[in-house]
Amino acid sequence: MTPTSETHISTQVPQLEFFWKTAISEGLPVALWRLPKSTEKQLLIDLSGRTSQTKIDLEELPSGFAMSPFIGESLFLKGDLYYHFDQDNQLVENNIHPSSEQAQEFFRKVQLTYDEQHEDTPISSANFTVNYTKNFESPTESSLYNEITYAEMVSDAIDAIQRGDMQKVVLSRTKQITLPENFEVVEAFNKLCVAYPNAFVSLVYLPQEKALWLGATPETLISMDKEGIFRTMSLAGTQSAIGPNGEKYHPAEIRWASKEIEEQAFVSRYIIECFKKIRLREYYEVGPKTVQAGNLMHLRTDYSVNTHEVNFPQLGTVMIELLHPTSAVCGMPKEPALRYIAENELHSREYYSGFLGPVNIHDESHLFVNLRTMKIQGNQATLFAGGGITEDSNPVKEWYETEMKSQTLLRVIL
Ligand SMILES: C=C(O[C@@H]1C=C(C(=O)O)C=C[C@H]1O)C(=O)O
Repeated sequence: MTPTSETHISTQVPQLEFFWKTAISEGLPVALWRLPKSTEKQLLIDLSGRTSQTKIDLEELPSGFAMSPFIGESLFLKGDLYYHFDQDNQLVENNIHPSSEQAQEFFRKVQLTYDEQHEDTPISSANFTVNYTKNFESPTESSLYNEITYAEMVSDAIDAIQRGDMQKVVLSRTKQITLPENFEVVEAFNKLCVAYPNAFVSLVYLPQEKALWLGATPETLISMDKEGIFRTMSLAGTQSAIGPNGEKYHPAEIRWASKEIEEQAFVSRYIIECFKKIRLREYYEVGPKTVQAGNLMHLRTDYSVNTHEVNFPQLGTVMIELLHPTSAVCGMPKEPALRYIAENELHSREYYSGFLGPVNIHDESHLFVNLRTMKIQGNQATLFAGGGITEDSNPVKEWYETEMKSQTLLRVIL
């Protein structure tokens, strides 16, 4: 299918960035993503101009994109317009309502954007950023955390664990940076797609919040494919994938200490507890094995269920409710860990460690934990990173772990 045959607008095929820029300049909510191990880039636009809050019910919702905070109601971007692009950013498919009037009108606007740029009257990127930069007040604090204050926070958490308040808590921090003048967000997205073929790479624009969220996460919360296979994973434990002299390690070379093995086992146990709550016994479990996520290595166990075999088509929806937030981003047991996070972190997590991803697109839903992520407002970016704290954590090492996690994005996009 080509856009030309569907829309009869032009023989030229505009590229991804023109669709993106047109939607942004119209002030519309947009989600752009690339699934792990795929080359397709998918773009979805909600023409209502607003995102609505809703429960992520895979049985009920139309095609769209879910964006859920760590705590609170999920947002849902309706897939009024949907396009997919190849790895060279060329339009391949325009297939939810390709012939609707709105789709045709939007395509004409994209064409205009494209033509203007190609008539030597380039529309500068500043024009496109105006919608999400205006009315934005720059954050005043330069940095909420440093090595010393974060290490103290971790020490306090270790004390709380030793007192028996909980077994594990995931603490996180922010890192504030000013983006370079020539920073282009779609280019950054494209770079992340190339650098991290196994990650879920996403870029979401929320006009109500005048914010963009850009990320490359290694962690699936739940996925339901068109064959009815449900998947989730237990991901935890972190080490650098790069040696002291810049050499790249192979996953098979990595050795894990008992601290990381235990930390990841908490997450696996948590997932199995969720299965038990719904009396689901027929699940497949593979792992734990070492997996690479860009500059890092993690321990991962994969779980899958054939929902046809167990006659449980709503498993995806039920598991979103049960799993989120998992022990990989919150802690064990969940309630005291949640309380500890609320009382001790100095920032609001917002969408970091929430979940996001496409819902009911081509009969599939893929939701990921929002990690290795940053919020962009104007020329300010806030990176979010955390790590699981157990009795055996080393406070200074935990700080470096959050630095390495921030580098997953920074080393590629800057
Ligand atoms: C919390 C994050 O990552 C999670 C925590 C990990 C850990 O504690 O080792 C590893 C992978 C993720 O499940 C993050 O990236 O911010």
